[in-house]
Amino acid sequence: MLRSALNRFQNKWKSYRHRFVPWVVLNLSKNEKTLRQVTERSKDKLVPDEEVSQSLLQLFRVLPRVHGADHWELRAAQTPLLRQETTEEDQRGDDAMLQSLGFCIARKPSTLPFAGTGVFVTKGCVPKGATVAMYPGTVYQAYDPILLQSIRNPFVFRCIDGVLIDGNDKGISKMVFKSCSGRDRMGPFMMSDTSWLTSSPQNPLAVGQYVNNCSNESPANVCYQEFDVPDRFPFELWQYLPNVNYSHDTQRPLRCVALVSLRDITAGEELFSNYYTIVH
Ligand SMILES: C[S@@+](CC[C@H](N)C(=O)[O-])C[C@H]1O[C@@H](n2cnc3c(N)ncnc32)[C@H](O)[C@@H]1O
Repeated sequence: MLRSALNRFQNKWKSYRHRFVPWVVLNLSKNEKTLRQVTERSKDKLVPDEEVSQSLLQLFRVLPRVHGADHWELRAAQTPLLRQETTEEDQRGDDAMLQSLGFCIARKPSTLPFAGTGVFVTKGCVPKGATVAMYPGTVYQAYDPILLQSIRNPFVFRCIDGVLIDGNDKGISKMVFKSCSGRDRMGPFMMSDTSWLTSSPQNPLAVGQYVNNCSNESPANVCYQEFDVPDRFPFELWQYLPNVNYSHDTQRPLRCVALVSLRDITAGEELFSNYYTIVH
């Protein structure tokens, strides 16, 4: 009897894909109602990839153009007086998001006790099935070495197929992202956006790494959806993608992760995801 109970537990455990490693041990009271259930090949995406792609294109086409991410980082590091201008640029990013997607999101202290920063809808309304945010960071294939960067790092996101995305905007993770992004530059063209590492991301969706886990009182209103950037994605808009491959010679398309709304979400609400997914 003990054996069959153990077997049952083992099977259930194997079907969980934890998104963030520390939560496997520390938070076993998952909100079952909003657990995402997928097949290994992730065929049952909440929305088709094409819709995610279209939303990103809609936003990227109206984002204010800047000359390289270095410019953006310089702005973010400026003195408070000069930061006034950055605020105006932030405002333009907000306007672009509101105009193209119909809502704005921003980071603010979470409504949950001891949960640090969270992400909120600050203006407009998010309809069900919309791309609400992106999970930025360095993309590691299952065979890439990530040990050093993952130690005590709560921002390492695990995709369904074992690909990892390090969305930490500090320390060694930040250095790795900047170095990979500089490496993959095509002449004057950036192939990724490093401004998510600052407090004023050029692509305002790139704050998904700050979305907190749901609780029984606050069920998930967004879920993660893997999105591989298609070859036909316009070359000049890659500069807004907040992801870069760790390995220069990765043969697969660039992996991004979108956060997609599970229901309509109104201004003032905090975004919550479920840090677990069941894979059948
Ligand atoms: C991916 S980060 C999310 C951003 C984080 N809130 C921050 O300010 O850095 C994951 C970490 O957020 C915290 N967190 C997420 N959901 C939480 C919750 N429901 N309650 C308490 N802490 C939470 C935990 O410390 C977790 O390791």
